[in-house]
Amino acid sequence: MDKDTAFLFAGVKFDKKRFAREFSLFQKKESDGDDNDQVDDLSFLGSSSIPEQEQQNVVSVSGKKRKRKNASASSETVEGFNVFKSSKSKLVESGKQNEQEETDLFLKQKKEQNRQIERDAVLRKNYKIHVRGDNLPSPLLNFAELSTRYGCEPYILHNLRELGFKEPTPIQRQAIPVLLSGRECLASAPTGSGKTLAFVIPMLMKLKQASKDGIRAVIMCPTRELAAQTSRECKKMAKGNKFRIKLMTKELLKNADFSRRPCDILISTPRRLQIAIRKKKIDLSRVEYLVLDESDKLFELGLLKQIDSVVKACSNPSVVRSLFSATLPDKVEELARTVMHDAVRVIIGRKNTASESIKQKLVFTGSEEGKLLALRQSFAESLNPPVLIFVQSKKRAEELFEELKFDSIRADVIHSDLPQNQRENAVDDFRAGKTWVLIATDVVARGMDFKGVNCVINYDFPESASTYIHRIGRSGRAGRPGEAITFYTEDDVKYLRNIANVMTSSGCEVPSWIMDLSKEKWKKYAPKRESISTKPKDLE
Ligand SMILES: Nc1ncnc2c1ncn2[C@@H]1O[C@H](COP(=O)(O)OP(=O)(O)OP(=O)(O)O)[C@@H](O)[C@H]1O
Repeated sequence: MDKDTAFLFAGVKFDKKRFAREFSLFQKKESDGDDNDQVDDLSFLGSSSIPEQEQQNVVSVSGKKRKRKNASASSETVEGFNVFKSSKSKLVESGKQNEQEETDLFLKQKKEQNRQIERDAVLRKNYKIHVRGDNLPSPLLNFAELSTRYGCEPYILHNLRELGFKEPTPIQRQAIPVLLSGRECLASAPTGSGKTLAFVIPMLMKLKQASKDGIRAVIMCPTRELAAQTSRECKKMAKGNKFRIKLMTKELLKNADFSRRPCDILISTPRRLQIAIRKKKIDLSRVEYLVLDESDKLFELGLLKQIDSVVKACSNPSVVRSLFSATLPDKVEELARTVMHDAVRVIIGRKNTASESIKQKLVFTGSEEGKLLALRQSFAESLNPPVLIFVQSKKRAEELFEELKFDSIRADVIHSDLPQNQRENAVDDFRAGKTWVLIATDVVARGMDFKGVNCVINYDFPESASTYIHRIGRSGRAGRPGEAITFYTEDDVKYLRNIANVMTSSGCEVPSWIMDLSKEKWKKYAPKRESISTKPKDLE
């Protein structure tokens, strides 16, 4: 009996005397041996090292074999017609031959399937791909398999070549086949590891061609900056196809009549999408593909209602939904599973850790004043632009900007109170290298792909471990080296251990006294801090 279900039968006892007749029949049936079939079929596995879900694939194959056996048993009931004896024996001969051929073919297929399972396991091990789910598709060996296995249009491979992407990243190797097989997916991989293309490529392949059927794919991002960046990445990958890819801007939201404006793929923040749904400006009932990028952020309390209304509006029963993030708390996973159907879970490396290509450092500055001194000293001695500096509030971002403005450092500032065009310019100038130092709030902590950021400075201690992981993940992207420096004061010491844990799990060394500190429960930490400004108060 199956070990997992054995408990269901615990305590059940048959009255063998009372049911002697039935019991003897039951015993006879048992000794007929048909049930051993499944066990025999599994015996070829030999080793218990093959993962559980992969064994399940094999069990379904053995199920087929059993059907075949039953079929041949029933054909034997024609025996006894002597008149046809000679032709019958020929028939039996050829029948036996067919049966043998079928068995050989079956064994060959089974062997090949088993080899594939072994190859998949090796590939997953090499790329630290951890999967959970039934009937999992094999990871990609290379991008060429998009064509050989899935028949993708040539423009996709052409665009990948143009972008200089030779090999799929680990998350792309596994998440792309999962989504192409029509399965929902919960995916987590380190910052800067190519998650965007892991959901964009299968989306383009699934939609195939532009159509006038209305919106067929929606990507939700927590910030406007990230939505704009994702829309650009989509367009780059879709070059050569006529997809209409739209970013939900303020203007579009105001004027849009999507029934007249053809749109295949819509990228938006949840808030704008929710407004458009409420005002009946869009119809999402034909959406086949829904992505929640930075999903743990989207599942935070403030955004949950907006997400809920979008998920409900995507009412097509065959919609494929996926969640992507570098951090995936257990609670978010649990919540997501309540709405997703049979989702496959794909985790690269260890869950909730920082990218291993970032050198992380903690610097004690004593007080708030000490931070400014430490920053100026770093600029004078070693800091190599571009540098991204995170502070905990809009006010502090402006204060630090005022301080650095006079230091002949090409600095700029970004936060959510600035007008949209100023936010866009700040991002563009930083990307183009016109600005060396960008001072920011957490509005650009997630998802933003500033390729060459050499160093991230946490001027103010982050509010949570996941914020830390996302902030420092703005450097060290796509395998490049990066650096992260976190300033801390006396006040922050109580939460130091939480950061130290992230550091050690991504391979950085931490002084032992920090590891001896107790771990504090930590959420939304943003203490009141002394002003950064050094200007005398009466001059402000
Ligand atoms: N197969 C690939 N080979 C090389 N570079 C790639 C590949 N796929 C994506 N990239 C590049 O890697 C960088 C990071 O990708 P992306 O922004 O998708 O990361 P991410 O995993 O979403 O990060 P984050 O968690 O910070 O949002 C981008 O510059 C992207 O162009």
